[in-house]
Amino acid sequence: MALPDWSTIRALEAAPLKQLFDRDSGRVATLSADVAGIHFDWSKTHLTPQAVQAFAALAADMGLAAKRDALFAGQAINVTEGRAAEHTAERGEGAPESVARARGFHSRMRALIDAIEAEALGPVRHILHIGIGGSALGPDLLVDALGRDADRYDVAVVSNVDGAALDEALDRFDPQATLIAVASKTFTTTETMLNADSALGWLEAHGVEDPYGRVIALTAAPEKAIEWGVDETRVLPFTESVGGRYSLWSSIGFPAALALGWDAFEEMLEGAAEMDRHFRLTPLDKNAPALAAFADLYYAQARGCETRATFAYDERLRLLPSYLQQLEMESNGKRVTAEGQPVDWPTAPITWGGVGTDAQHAVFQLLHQGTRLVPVEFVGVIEAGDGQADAHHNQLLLNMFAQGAALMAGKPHDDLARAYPGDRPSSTLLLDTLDPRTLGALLAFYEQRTFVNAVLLGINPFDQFGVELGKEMAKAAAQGGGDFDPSTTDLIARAFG
Ligand SMILES: O=P(O)(O)OC[C@H]1O[C@H](O)[C@H](O)[C@@H](O)[C@@H]1O
Repeated sequence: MALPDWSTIRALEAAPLKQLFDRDSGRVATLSADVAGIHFDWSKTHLTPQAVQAFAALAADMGLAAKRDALFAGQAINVTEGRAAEHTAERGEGAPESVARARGFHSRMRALIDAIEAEALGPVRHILHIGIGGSALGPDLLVDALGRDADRYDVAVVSNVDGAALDEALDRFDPQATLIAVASKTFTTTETMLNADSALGWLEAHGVEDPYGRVIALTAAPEKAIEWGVDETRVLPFTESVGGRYSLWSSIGFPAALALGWDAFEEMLEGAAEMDRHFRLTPLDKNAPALAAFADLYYAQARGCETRATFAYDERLRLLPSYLQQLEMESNGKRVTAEGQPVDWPTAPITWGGVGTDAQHAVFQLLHQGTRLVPVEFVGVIEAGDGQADAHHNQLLLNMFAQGAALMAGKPHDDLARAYPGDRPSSTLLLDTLDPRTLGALLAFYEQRTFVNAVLLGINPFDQFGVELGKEMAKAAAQGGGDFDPSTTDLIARAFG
């Protein structure tokens, strides 16, 4: 398989942003795209039409078109695990048999949601969603972003094995009106199973008759859920070829589908499908996931940037940075190619970020004046979602725009401590409104951007072997074994005697 040749990318002319704007009056139009209610603007990055061309050539060398086809066709592109990555089939874009299977699972989920709404499982006001990683971050984001005005159900997502996380949810929930959704692709994850056991114990301790009757399982391992005690009729399966961090479109999205309503869940799938079609059919120089990945790779490979930051200028999207951390770092934080050869180019940068305007008063100092170059991404929404005076949303958006402008413009000063170097890049994603469709499209955009990055980096974004060793060692320690170094042995002894 071809290895990426970065020489053309690294040799690209690195003209300052201001010069790029002066040279080309059409720059904003050239380096922007509008898809599914989202405006993307990369004009304040150092991408140029020449750079885009160079990346398109690299994409051709790395077989992006064929790999994209293979992704949508349900071929086994997760080569290290010998399986497909079929999250797009969940939203109707994939191999016909996979789409049909996903529809079947969705119908099952819908039927159970109808039954819950009809109180067939007894009165339900609280949903305790227990899962971790991909089985928590996506659903948590969806409910937090779109469920603020939804008064159908009160949802808590508990992931951490720290009992304080479970305490917090249980303290405010009524055991007689709580439904527990245990979300785990494998149904073996230690944290999730311990939290699920404790939550069941809580139901029991509060006199709930038939606690297992209040449990729904969301999993790709239905037999394990049944073995654990969930009745088959309340197991909502999804397919093994949907990866954990790509699974919010499957039954893992259950709390969102329940809290927001089925129509909203379907609109979210449709928004994602719209982005998928855009990704599949649009030439690379107008293709949003591809252009975003080109900018990512330019900064990582040609400018030595080790991190990339996303700031959501919308409180409803405050969980977006954590969701992106798993999506991008677990997918592309790899050190070998898909064929297992060591790479000698940097792979995924560190994804970090926060919420605007808060972050301006905390971390933006480094972005404006630090020695490290950090490509920044701003995400904002034109239509306000709050109940306060317009001044709030206006301030929010104007601050976002001002930060992007300031990073680029800089400001000279005789006193260097007060000078801003400028020429610092940012991209902006501006949603018309935040609704299920635009959020679905936004998340699919991030998935596909991660995929393009992976293909051009020559790596497999769909495995995550790197998370296993720590789990194994924790398990060994819990069993009183494990061959630990002196420091770790000392720490274990201090904590457990
Ligand atoms: O859904 P589960 O099987 O419980 O897995 C939950 C999470 O744990 C693993 O360690 C992986 O790092 C994640 O990719 C996964 O989403």
